[in-house]
Amino acid sequence: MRNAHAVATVRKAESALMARLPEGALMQRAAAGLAAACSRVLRRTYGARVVLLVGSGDNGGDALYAGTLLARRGASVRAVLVGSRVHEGGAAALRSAGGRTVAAPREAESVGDSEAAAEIAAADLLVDGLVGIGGSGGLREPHSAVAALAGAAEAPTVAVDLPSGIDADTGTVDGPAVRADVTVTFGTHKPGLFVDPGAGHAGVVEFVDIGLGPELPGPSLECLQAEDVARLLPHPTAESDKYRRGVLGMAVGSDRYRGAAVLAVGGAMRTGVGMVRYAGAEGVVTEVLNRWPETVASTLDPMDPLGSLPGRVAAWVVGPGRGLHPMAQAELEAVLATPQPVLADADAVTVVSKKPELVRERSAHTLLTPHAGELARLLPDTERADVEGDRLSSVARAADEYGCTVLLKGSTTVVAEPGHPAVANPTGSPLLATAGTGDVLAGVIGAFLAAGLAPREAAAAGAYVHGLAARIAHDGAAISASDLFDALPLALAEIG
Ligand SMILES: NC(=O)C1=CN([C@@H]2O[C@H](COP(=O)(O)OP(=O)(O)OC[C@H]3O[C@@H](n4cnc5c(N)ncnc54)[C@H](OP(=O)(O)O)[C@@H]3O)[C@@H](O)[C@H]2O)[C@@H](O)CC1
Ligand SMILES: [K+]
Repeated sequence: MRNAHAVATVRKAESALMARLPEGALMQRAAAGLAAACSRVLRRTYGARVVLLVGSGDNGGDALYAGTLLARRGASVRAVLVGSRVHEGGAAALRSAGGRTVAAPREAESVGDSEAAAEIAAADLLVDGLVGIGGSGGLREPHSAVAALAGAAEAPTVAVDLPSGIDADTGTVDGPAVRADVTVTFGTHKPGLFVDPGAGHAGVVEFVDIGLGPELPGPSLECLQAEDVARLLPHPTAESDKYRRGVLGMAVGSDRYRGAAVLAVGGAMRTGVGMVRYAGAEGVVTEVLNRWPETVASTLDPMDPLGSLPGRVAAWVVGPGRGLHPMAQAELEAVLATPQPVLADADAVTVVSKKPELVRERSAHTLLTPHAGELARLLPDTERADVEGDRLSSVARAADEYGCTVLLKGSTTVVAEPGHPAVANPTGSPLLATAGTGDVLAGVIGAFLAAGLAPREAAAAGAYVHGLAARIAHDGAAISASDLFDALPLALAEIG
C-alpha cells in the first residue's frame, strides 16, 4: 500500500520530528535519498552534467544538498537559481564541493537566451527543486519559463518531492508544470502524486523514508499495489460452490442497448462470479445467452416487470444501458429496496441524481460509479470541468452528500467512502477511454460484491483489475471493451 497525506498533516508531523532532531537533519536525509535516485537515473555519475533548478524554499535546499553529494562523486553540477532567495547553506555546500550557481533572469522573456537556458539544454540530468509542498497556485515567472525549458530539454528530469506546478493535495495543475521521469518524495506520498493530472506529471514515484512515519496519523489517500489487491481477491477453495462464490443479480442493458448487457455480464463472468441471474427484455436475454450461456436469465414480464426480478442474489448491478424510462426507475427503486449491496451505474446514477433520497435513506451498502459528467450531475452547482479539475474533492463530496461509496471513473479512478481514506487506482490507462469499458467495470466490481467484498474494497480492486486487463489486452493497437474479456483472467492470475 502506498499512503499519502495532505500537506497540513505533513507539516505537523515534520515539526514534531524536527523538534527532536538536530537542525538540518531531515533535509540531509532527503538529500541523500534524492542523490541516490539521481545516480540510479544517470547510471554513471562521474562526469555527468547535472543541472539543478532551484527555487527559494527548502525544496531548492534539498536539490542543492543532493547536488553537493553528486558533485563529490564527480558530477559536474550547475544550480540555476530561480527564486527571490536561495537556501544559503545549500548553495555554500554546493560551491565548496565544486558546483557552480547561475542566476536565471527575473524576466520570463530573457530566460530563453540566458546562460541558464544553455545549461538546461546541455544537461544529462535535470533536478526540479523549483517548489515543493510550499508552492501555491500555478507556477509564477520566471519559474514557469524555466519549467518550459526543462520540458523541452532532452535530459531526464527528477522532481524533488513533487513536480513543480502540481498541487500537492489534489493533483490539479494550473498552467505549466514540470513533467518528471522520476519523482522522489519524502516522508510520505502526497495525494497529488496519485491523482491526474498530477499523477501524469510525476513519472515513477520513489519514496524516501526520513523517519516521519511515527508522527503521521492515518493517510488521507491510499493507492493499492498488486499485493494489496491479491489480499482482497476472493480465492475459491475446495468447498466453494457457485452460491458461496457469489450470485450476482444484474439489471443491465435494454432493447436499445443490448451490448451493455453482454459487456456487463461478461465482466462479471470473466472475474469468476459464482452465478449471474440476469433479468431483461426478451431480445436482450437472447443476446446475453448467446454470448454467455452460463447465465441464469429470465425475461421480464411486461405486465409485471418488478415481480419478475430475480431473488436470492448476494449483490446487484443496475443501470448500464438500462434507460431512463419510468419502468427502469421503478426497477431501480425496487432493487434499492432490497437489503443487498447495490452497484448503481450509468442510467441508474442519473436517476439517483434526480432522487438522492433513494440512496441517502438506504441503510444497505450502495456504490455509485459515475464518470465525471455524471458526478457533476450528482453535486449541486458543479460542472464536468470542475470534477475533472479536482477529482479527489469532488468524489469525496459526493460520498459525503449521499452517504455511500462513490467510484469516479476516468483518467485516475478514485474511490471515496465517508470515514475512510480515499483510494486512487494506479493501473488506469487512456486505453480505457472507449465505449463499453464502464459496463465491463460494473460487472467486475459486481462479481467482487457478490463474493462478499465490502463496496470500497470491491470498487478499488475492480478498478485495479480492469486497468491491468486493459494493459494486458493492449498489443500496440487500440483496444475495445470486449478485448477485456480474455484479459481479465490473465490480470487476475498476474495479481495472484
Ligand atoms: N516536510 C518535510 O518533512 C520535509 C520537507 N523538505 C522539503 O521542503 C519542501 C518544502 O519547503 P518550503 O516550505 O520551504 O517550500 P518550497 O516548496 O520549497 O517552496 C516555497 C517557496 O516557493 C515560492 N513559491 C510558492 N509558490 C510558488 C509559485 N506558484 N510559483 C513560484 N514560486 C512559488 C515561494 O517563494 P517566494 O515567492 O517567496 O520567493 C515560497 O517561499 C518540501 O517539498 C521538501 O522538498 C525536506 O527538506 C525534508 C523534510
Ligand atoms: K519540485
